[in-house]
Amino acid sequence: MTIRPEDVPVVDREVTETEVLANATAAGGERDLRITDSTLRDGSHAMSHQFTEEQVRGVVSALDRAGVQAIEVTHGDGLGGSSFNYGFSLVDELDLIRAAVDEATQAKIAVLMLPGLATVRDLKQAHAVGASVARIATHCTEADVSTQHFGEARALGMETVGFLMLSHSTTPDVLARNARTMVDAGAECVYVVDSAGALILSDAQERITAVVEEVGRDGAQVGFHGHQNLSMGVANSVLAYQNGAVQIDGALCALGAGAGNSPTEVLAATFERMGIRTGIDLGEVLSAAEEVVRPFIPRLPWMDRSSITQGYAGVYSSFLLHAERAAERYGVPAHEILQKVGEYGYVGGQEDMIIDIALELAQEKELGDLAGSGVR
Ligand SMILES: CC[C@H](O)CC(=O)C(=O)O
Ligand SMILES: [Mn+2]
Repeated sequence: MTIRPEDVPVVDREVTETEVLANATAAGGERDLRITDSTLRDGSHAMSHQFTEEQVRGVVSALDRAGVQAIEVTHGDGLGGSSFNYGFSLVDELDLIRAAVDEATQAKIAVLMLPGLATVRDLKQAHAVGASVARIATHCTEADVSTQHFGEARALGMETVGFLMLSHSTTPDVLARNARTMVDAGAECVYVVDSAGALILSDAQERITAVVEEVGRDGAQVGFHGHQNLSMGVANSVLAYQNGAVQIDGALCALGAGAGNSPTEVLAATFERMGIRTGIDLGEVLSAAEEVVRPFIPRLPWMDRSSITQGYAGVYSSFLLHAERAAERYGVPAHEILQKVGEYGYVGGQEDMIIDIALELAQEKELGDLAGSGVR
């Protein structure tokens, strides 16, 4: 069955002043909001970076047909992420980006980069094969490391988006200051990124409001990227929009790190129900999720003990599979590792510390077992 926009009853509600402002700044004009799909980037974490070129072509073609206007394709940890520490990609990401560009007829292909992990050279190579949106990510209090990269991306003529990761871990004020740094460096949009899926409603709302107030008056856009660890991705995305965000991320079937991302198809349905235009054909995006992505997912992202712990303890979602592997190897529970990661406050790039924690827990267990057996 194909659901057409005209078949869906629109809920009658008053449009707020913020929404009117947001709509005025939304790129494009015929929609109120741009959804960027990150199945082929954040989903890479959940796929242990094993995307094939055929899968990338299938997903891009389906999203493009559905009217999704920005599609992110990169290793889960961004350009240059394929490595011993983060996990090797099955297929070179430049080949995947090239394939995505080849399939897209209207959608822009976006890439993510973390300065330090990737270099300007990586960005230039991605641009050379057709990527046109540079999403530059830093820890939420360290935006200053991205200034050169925004300049280089603008010089290449790319659209620029800043990504303030682990946004729950700082105050709205500090977040706004870091957004300001990114905009001054050349970011056209700054995202509040709930990497841990730890923001609960008003937490997301306050951060979006602070960033909109800081950078909105310069005409910069604000975005929101949610994770489902506490099941708040979609609700936070709605609140983000209502408070001025005009770019929202999702992933088909929630395919992403931790309990996954806000599902693109649920975002599309929800915003359409609210009468907010995303330019996405609901029937097509539902098919993309159900018929294209679902069949190749080895394990659907889900809110289980480990991923809920990530949301609860404020842990980077992409640590999930690293923690599960360490748990298996050292015989300790993954959720206990993640709880400790939260206590120690590790950030992206500190994946190797997961092993340290697993060893610490294994040692504690061994000492406990010895004490239990009466051996001193
Ligand atoms: C390693 C980058 C990270 O996965 C970016 C992201 O999607 C997030 O912080 O949520
Ligand atoms: Mn993410």
